[in-house]
Amino acid sequence: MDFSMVVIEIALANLLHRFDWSLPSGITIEDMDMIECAGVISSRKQKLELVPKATRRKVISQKAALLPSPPRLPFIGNLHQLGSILHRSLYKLSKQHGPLMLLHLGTVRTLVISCPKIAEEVIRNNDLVFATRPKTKVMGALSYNKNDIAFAQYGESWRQMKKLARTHLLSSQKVKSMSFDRAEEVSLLLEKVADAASRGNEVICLTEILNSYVTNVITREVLGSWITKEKKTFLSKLSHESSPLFYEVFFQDFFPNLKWLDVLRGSDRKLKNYMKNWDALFEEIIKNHSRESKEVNGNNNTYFIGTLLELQKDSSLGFVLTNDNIRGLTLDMIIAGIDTTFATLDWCMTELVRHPEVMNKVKDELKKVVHGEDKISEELLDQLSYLKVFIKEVIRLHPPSPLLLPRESLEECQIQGYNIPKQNRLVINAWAFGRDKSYWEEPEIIKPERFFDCTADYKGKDFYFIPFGVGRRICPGMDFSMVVIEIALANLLHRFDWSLPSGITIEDMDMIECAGVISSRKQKLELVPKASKVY
Ligand code: HEM
Repeated sequence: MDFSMVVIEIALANLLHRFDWSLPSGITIEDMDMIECAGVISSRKQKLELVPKATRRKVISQKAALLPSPPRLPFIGNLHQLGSILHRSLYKLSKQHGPLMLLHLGTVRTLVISCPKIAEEVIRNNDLVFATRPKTKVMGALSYNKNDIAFAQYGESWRQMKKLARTHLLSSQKVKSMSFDRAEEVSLLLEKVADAASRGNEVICLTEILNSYVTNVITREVLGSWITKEKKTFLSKLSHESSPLFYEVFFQDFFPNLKWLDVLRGSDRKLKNYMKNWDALFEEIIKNHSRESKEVNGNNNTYFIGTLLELQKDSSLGFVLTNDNIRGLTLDMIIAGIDTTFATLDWCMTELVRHPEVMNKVKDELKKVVHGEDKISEELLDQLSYLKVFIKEVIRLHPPSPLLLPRESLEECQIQGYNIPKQNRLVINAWAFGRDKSYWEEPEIIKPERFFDCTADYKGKDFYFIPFGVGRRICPGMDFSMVVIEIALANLLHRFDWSLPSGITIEDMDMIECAGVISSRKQKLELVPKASKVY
């Protein structure tokens, strides 16, 4: 009933809004036969022939009505113009409609920014106005009902959680304190590769090995070392499933009247089952953690979950840290941490293989810094300036979260002189910024040296380079992910020479991304490692 009413209402409203209607000349109302067809469905027998004439529309003086926007269809708006790789289709649309563009996604007004200058204006003048996240079905579930950081709406709880994460979980001191765990995981990674290298000319799926390294490091730092291999595999699978989940169409988000279709199509059930898996996992994690704290060393608070459970008992915290806060924060660290960090490492190794001259420069730098050690420690990372600019160059061209995370206006505001109403979504295409010719010379080319000539950093001050976001909502996990990436890359390049399997050339490497909020490379990276001479 509701569905058919919406279909009828939206069609009628638009047909009458856009056109004036009259009968063909010579035909009068009396000529209209009102008899029905025979059959169970009683439609009118005589076909309706009419003459449409475009209605003269009122010129609206407010600039808001003139925001550039691609033509849209009734009911679905611009939804049909979005391809599976969203940042690419938005980039293409922006080339036709401009760097500030309004899309209608069903009933949802969405502003898309594709140039750094406008992003700077928004963040400098209206960061607070756009500090909230939209209340979508998936974000609501993942946030444990607004109890996390990444998906929660702006407010006191979000502020407390973000401050807590910055001070207790992701501070540089905390990141440093976990170097031992990372060193162990890097050793395991190197052993795996060395094993294959010792067999000579063996092709390995580096994508899978990197994925398992990042999953192991992050789950270990977040949950502790008790977590079994099977649990890690399950956790990694759940984490990967979260990215395409954002692309699952929930009618409720775009057509609130059609919420019931989510139940009918099974999307509601799918999301509930997905969250049930996390719930069960968290129950076990918390149980195991308390047991391990008692049994092993009584001091298991280094890991995030331990720190959070300790803070929960701390009366001086100034607020109550609920179980849902702990679940929400832990889930954030896992799903915001694993896929982004893994995607970056995978892109880095891919670009190194595509650019042997860059790979040689990284290796040369390593030779200068390392003196006979067969493993690189974190203390040496500060001396690897070329490796660092290379990673920057890779995240410029392949930002793992190309559209950042969506935001929404808390109140009316103005952007570029246009009036933007409350509850207007905002999407920032950081992927487009990294390709903007006004900021980057030959943007499609990998040239790490460009970062020696400019001071651009990803900490949120340079709007043309914001792979970690900007403003209040900037990623708090930057330092954490960078050290995980740098230490793995430095060691993989120090210990091994890398080549493509025989018969495969650089031209065979497909650089297209997977669909989803995290943009990892779709094709798996298969390489042949060979032990290199250690200097
Ligand atoms: C290469 C790795 C990473 C990249 C490129 C990345 C990128 C991003 C981006 C683009 C955002 C959204 C910012 C915005 O809306 O303006 C974000 C948010 C966030 N990231 Fe990361 N991230 C990475 C690693 C991590 C790690 C390792 C963690 C934690 C362990 C983490 C935790 C978070 C959290 C909690 C938020 C939500 C912040 C908020 O809404 O206030 N990220 N990240």
